[in-house]
Amino acid sequence: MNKELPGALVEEIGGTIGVMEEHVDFLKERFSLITMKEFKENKEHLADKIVCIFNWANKPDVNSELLKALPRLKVIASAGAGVDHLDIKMISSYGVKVANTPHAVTNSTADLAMTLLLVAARNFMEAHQIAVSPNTVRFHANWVGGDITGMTLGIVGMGRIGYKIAQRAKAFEMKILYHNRHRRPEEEKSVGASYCERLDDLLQQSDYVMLVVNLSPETEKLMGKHEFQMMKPSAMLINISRGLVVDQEALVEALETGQIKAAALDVTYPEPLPRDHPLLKMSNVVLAPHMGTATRGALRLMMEEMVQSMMDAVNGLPVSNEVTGF
Ligand SMILES: O=CC(=O)O
Repeated sequence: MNKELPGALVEEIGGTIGVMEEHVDFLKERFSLITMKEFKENKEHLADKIVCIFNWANKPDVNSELLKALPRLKVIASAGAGVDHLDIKMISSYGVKVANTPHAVTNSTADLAMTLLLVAARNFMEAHQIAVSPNTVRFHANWVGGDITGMTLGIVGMGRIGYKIAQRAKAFEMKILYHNRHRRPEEEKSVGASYCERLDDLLQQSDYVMLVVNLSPETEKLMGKHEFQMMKPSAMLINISRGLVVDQEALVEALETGQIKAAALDVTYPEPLPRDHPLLKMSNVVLAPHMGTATRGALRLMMEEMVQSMMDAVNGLPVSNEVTGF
C-alpha cells in the first residue's frame, strides 16, 4: 500500500462485483486501495481510509459498524444512478457524503431501454429460437410483432435517462408522452413530448409504458393492479428503473389475464428471481439481468465520476454528484 496516497476501501478487485481489472491501475495511481476482505482480516488498516467505492449490484452493507471503523471517511462513491441500496440519512449522520454517477449511465441505460422495447415489440426472443432451431421455417406467424413508428411511448420519469430515451424514441418517430413530478418544458419542446399530469392519462394512451423513475417511498409499487387496469390490453411495460417500482404480483396477474400484452424487465425483486418464479416461464416476458449500465464505456465513465467525487472530498472541495435531499 502506498502511504502517500489517500486511502480507499473498495469492495473487491476483479471478480463479478468488484473494481474491473482494467480500472485498477487508474485507481491505484490515485488511491491506496484496501478491499473489504483485507479490511475484515485486519481492521486497523481502516482508520486512515477517507473514501469508499461501492457497486450497487452487491447491495453493500454500509452499516454503523463499518462507519464507526472509518472515522476519517468523507465520501462513499456509489457506482450507478440509483442509491436506494444506501441509507443516506444514517450515513450522513456520521458526517459522510454519498455521491453517485448520474451522468455516466444515461446513454447505456437509455440504449438498453430501447433494446428491451424493440426485442419485446418484435417478438425477437421467439424469433431467435425459431431461427436457431433444427426445424426452422421460412416464415412463422409468431414472429410478427408490433410496430414502433407512430406508436405512443409513455415515459414515467423524465430525468436524465428518461430524456435520453425520449430522444431515441423521437428518432424512431414515436409519439412521446411523459409523466414526471415537474414539467420539463425545454425537453418537451426538443423531443415533441406531451406532459401527462396524471399517470392514468399516460397509461390509458400508451402502447409502450417505460418506467424510468428512481425508487423512493413515493414510487414503490407505483405500478399496481389499478395501473395495469388502466393500460391498453395491447400495451407493453418496460422497466429499467428498479423492480420495486412494480407490484410484481399484480404484474404477473396482468400478464396472465391479458390485461397487458407483454413486459420487458431489466429489474425485478429479488434479483435474480427465484428459478421457479412465474415471470421466468411466461412467453410474453423478456428478462434482462439488471444490465443497463453494463457497457465498457459506461463502466469507465462511472469509475471516472467516482474518482472525481473522491478527489473532491480528499481536496476539501464540494463533492461532485453528491446525493442530497433525502
Ligand atoms: O441500476 C443502475 C443504476 O442505478 O445506475
